[in-house]
Amino acid sequence: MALMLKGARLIDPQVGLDEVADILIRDGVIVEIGHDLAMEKGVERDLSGKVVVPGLVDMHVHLREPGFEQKEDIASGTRAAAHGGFTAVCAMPNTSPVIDNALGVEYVKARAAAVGKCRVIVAGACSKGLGGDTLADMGDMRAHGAKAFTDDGRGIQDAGMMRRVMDYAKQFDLPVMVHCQDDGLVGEGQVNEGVASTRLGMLGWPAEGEEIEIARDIALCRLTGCALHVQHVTTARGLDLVRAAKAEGLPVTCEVTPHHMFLTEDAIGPDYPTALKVNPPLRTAADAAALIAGVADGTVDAIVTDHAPHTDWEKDREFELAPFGMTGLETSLGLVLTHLVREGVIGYERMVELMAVAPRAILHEEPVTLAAGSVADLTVIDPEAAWTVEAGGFCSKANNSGFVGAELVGRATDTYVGGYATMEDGAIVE
Ligand SMILES: NC(=O)N[C@@H](CC(=O)O)C(=O)O
Ligand SMILES: [Zn+2]
Ligand SMILES: [Zn+2]
Repeated sequence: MALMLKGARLIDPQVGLDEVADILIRDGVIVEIGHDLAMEKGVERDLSGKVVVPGLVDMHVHLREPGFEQKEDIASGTRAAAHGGFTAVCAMPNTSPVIDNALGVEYVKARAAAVGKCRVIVAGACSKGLGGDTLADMGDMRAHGAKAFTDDGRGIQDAGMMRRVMDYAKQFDLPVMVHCQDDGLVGEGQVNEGVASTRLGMLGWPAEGEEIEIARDIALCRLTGCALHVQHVTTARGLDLVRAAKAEGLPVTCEVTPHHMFLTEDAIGPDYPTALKVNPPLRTAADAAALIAGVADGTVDAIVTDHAPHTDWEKDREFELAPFGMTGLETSLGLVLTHLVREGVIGYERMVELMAVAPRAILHEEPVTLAAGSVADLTVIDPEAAWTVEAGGFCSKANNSGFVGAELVGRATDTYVGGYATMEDGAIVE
């Protein structure tokens, strides 16, 4: 089947492309990019006024299946991903059971193949049951297609254990992705320690609880040579540690989330909004500004959502009892376009690097380029679409977004995975 996408502005820094042109796709592969292309027969779509980029990848997503399908499942989570403009996500292993063996990896792959609306890249756990003490079946999981290892949701407390995880992952040439949290410092911390914890009268989650593990894991990266990816960096000093590690030439990468860039601890008011309870917590305005600066200067490799869906009834509780996490798949691109691209903090090229190129590179996925021969995973963006984030407007099962009510400009309208539309004109293709 042939598909022609006509007249969009095509942007791909990997091939130095930024111009209005047509894309001809056949059998899921881009066969030609050029001007006034014609085809014998097939489907033609007029995309004038739109922007087309290599398909976006969110490398930090909780799809919750198996085990927590009341929050989300692979069908709803991948629909949310497509709706948000993503053609692939990396699924975190903190499900029930934990994805810590080959069977779990195969389960997620099989469900994604059966009901998924985007590609699902599987991350396996580092430790059995996320217990932090016994290695998971890392080699077996790699043999079955796991692309990274992480105990996301928890920090690995023991440095010797972390070293063994990295020694193993290094042998398999896969990255270890770390959720940096020192339990002794963080304990039952609810919000950023400092002004917020004092004002709200809640236990603090100190910046140092994150930074100490970032520093430790960078040291272990130096010791083992294993690729280290620091998940959801939230503090200025944490990002400085990554900056220094990169300057030293260590194989360290990192990610930030829209909520840690565009929300701060100041947003948590006396009504104790549980949607804003996230791990790590929302930090200070200075921290958020440092993350944005890191996005602009290249220190940050990837923007991810850490999409962490929960049910209404789980979140409609006292702040201390509500679970950590907010959704993100359906607001991420709009937030980045509104607050970073339109504001001139970054250009589209950098956005593509952060949301498509780097995530694939870190996970050793084949690059997707706007060039003949590349697989046709594409995201189509309407840069002028003005919209308001509404709780009822999500494909996700969950409503725990911290951005409900936000007025945004720009969103994805269409997504193609292997040349097939997964979303067209804003509606999921069933
Ligand atoms: N980020 C969160 O607040 N929650 C995540 C776990 C995690 O990413 O650490 C979850 O699984 O709910
Ligand atoms: Zn985490
Ligand atoms: Zn997470």
